[in-house]
Amino acid sequence: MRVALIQLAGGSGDKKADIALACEKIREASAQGADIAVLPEMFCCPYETSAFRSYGEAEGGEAQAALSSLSRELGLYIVGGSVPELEGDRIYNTSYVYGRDGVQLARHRKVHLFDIDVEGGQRFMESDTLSPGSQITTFETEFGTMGLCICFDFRFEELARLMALRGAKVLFVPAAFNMTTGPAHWELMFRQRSVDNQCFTVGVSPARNESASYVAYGNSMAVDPWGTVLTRCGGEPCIQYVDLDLSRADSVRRQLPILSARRTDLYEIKEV
Ligand SMILES: NC(=O)CC(=O)C(=O)O
Repeated sequence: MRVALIQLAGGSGDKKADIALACEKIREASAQGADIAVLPEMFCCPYETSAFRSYGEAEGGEAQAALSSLSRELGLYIVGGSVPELEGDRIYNTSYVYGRDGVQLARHRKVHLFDIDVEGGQRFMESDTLSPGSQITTFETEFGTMGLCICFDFRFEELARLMALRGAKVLFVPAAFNMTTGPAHWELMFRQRSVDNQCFTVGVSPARNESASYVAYGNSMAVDPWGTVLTRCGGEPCIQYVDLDLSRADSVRRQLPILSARRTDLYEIKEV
């Protein structure tokens, strides 16, 4: 299963241009044999709370229509980063996934809103304009079950564990860490979730743009179930390809039985 991590220089302020750029890069990934192309969080919207409504779209909107028709044309899966989704008065940070036939396979609304205020560092309040989702998201492919969450969601280990317990062997995370939290936690978090859940993790960020109001860390990466970093971008726009053999998750789980050795008579994580 070949995955393309598309670290875009998006969020230019021109939504149409950002969508066109994403489509151009997905075509490039398809030509390189990608089965699944993954875009960053808010790939066609500046990552600013004040921008979310004006760049937002309802179900079936412009960005979704473009990705859906491209996945059908190219016959590949697209994990469509995220876009501001408008529903009534509400705005969600939503990731859509399309199958090889262009049909929407999954919709994940970011469950944990990114509200942080780090002394001397990053402040951001998604809850100023966004509403949280309330679903845990997994989806089926011919390769097996996949998990999906967005950026800050991935800091919550229970969510990752629940996706793994549903059978996910790859967790896809469109994301946009920043220059405060990225150097401190990004790699650590992807390796940690991979080791804990003995699965692959794939995080895709926007490229770093020093003149943006929110400077994304970049460093899109894929990690294997042993915690090894398989591929990693820098700060620049780029596409990295990684070939994942999902039987590696079974093999690691057999050799080091973490998931199966849980003492569910003593403790349990379960969906409510
Ligand atoms: N942008 C996010 O949702 C999360 C993030 O940047 C962080 O957790 O750090």
